[in-house]
Amino acid sequence: VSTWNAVPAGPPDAILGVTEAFKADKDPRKINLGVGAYRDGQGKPYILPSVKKAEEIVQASAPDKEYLPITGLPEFTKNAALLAYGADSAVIKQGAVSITQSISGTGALRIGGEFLARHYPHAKVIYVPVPTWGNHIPLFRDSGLEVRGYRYFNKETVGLDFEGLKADLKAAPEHAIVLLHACAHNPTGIDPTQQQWAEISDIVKEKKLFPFFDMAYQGFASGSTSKDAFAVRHFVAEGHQIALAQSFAKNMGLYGERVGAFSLTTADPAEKARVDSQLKIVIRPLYSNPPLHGARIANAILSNGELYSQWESEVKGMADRIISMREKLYNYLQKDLATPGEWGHIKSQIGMFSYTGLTTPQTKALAEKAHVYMTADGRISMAGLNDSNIEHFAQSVDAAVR
Ligand SMILES: Cc1[nH+]cc(COP(=O)(O)O)c(/C=N/[C@@H](CC(=O)O)C(=O)O)c1O
Repeated sequence: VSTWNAVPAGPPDAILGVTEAFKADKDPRKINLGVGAYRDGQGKPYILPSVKKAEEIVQASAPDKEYLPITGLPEFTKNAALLAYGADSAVIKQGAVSITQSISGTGALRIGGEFLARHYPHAKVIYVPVPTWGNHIPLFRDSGLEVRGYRYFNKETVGLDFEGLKADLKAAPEHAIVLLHACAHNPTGIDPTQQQWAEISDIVKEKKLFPFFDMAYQGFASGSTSKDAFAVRHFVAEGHQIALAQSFAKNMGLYGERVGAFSLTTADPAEKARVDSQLKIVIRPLYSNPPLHGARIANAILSNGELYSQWESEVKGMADRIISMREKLYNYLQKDLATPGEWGHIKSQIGMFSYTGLTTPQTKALAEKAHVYMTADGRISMAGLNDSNIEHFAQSVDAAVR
């Protein structure tokens, strides 16, 4: 009998499985609103012009193919830390940020999970928002952490359940780890206001919780990299020690190049050096050292003033196109079609996604009847909409909810 005959068929990934179903559909009207990957106004993947320029700069330098250090391209990680924490951040000035390149945001989160499971000096429990990015749960569980939830989404108001969030964080055991989406919450698209972040910071301090930020969309939410980093920078300025996972998949369009970084703020350079050494001990047996190309592209942008500001304007361009799609979809549903229900959240939400409130059966019907694909929780990637498919989408939603 085969060695593997007991292996059961596992379920398709809740997000990446939608793309497979979309690809299998042959209807020309099909629309993929599943995976959070930016598409331009013609529905095509978008390589940022600043990224193309950066790639030319990298190629012109005739780079070698040698191994990177275990923690990756040093100039890249230095510049990634600057982008997240800001040049005037105390931890940057003290040289106390321990940072490593990672296999994009997922890899950063996993290195963080593994590191916390080994070295966090309190109970290995992490609280994630309900709902959160689906992959967070198996990722932290497989790292060896116990995963719990804190209230985040209020179905009635289709908004933030701030009272529930505060109550759950206050009820969490002291020193619990808490995962925070720095901006563009996935899947709800609902972010705390700056005032609410300040209140969350106070509770985290009062309960001695350990904040682990997932910043997968810096610049992509509001169009401003500094605005989107508010929560991270506020917490550090308030004296919290944090863990931070960064992704350059969306804001630089480097999806398949797998560019990210994981960092921990430490007490001082000596402690940073010890933490660096333990990050290397986590990474070496995992994948030894990270890929060259994407980090070189990202660093070519982050280290060149002109290219950096061109990149920032392109990120703003992506954010603005998504915001215009939000306006258009809202107007179709609320005004043209008078679709039953409240649709203001389509406009008030931020970042890649809109949490529509469509039920799982409705999402299934939309896939089967209208060839519109989205995740079963009713999340749509706004980037998948454009002027040539938005009317078909709005009419399909209208039909599905009537
Ligand atoms: C919040 C969040 N964190 C991390 C990631 C990981 O991205 P990476 O490509 O590893 O840098 C993603 C990706 N989210 C989209 C794609 C995916 O599911 O992999 C999504 O939610 O569609 C997130 O939405």
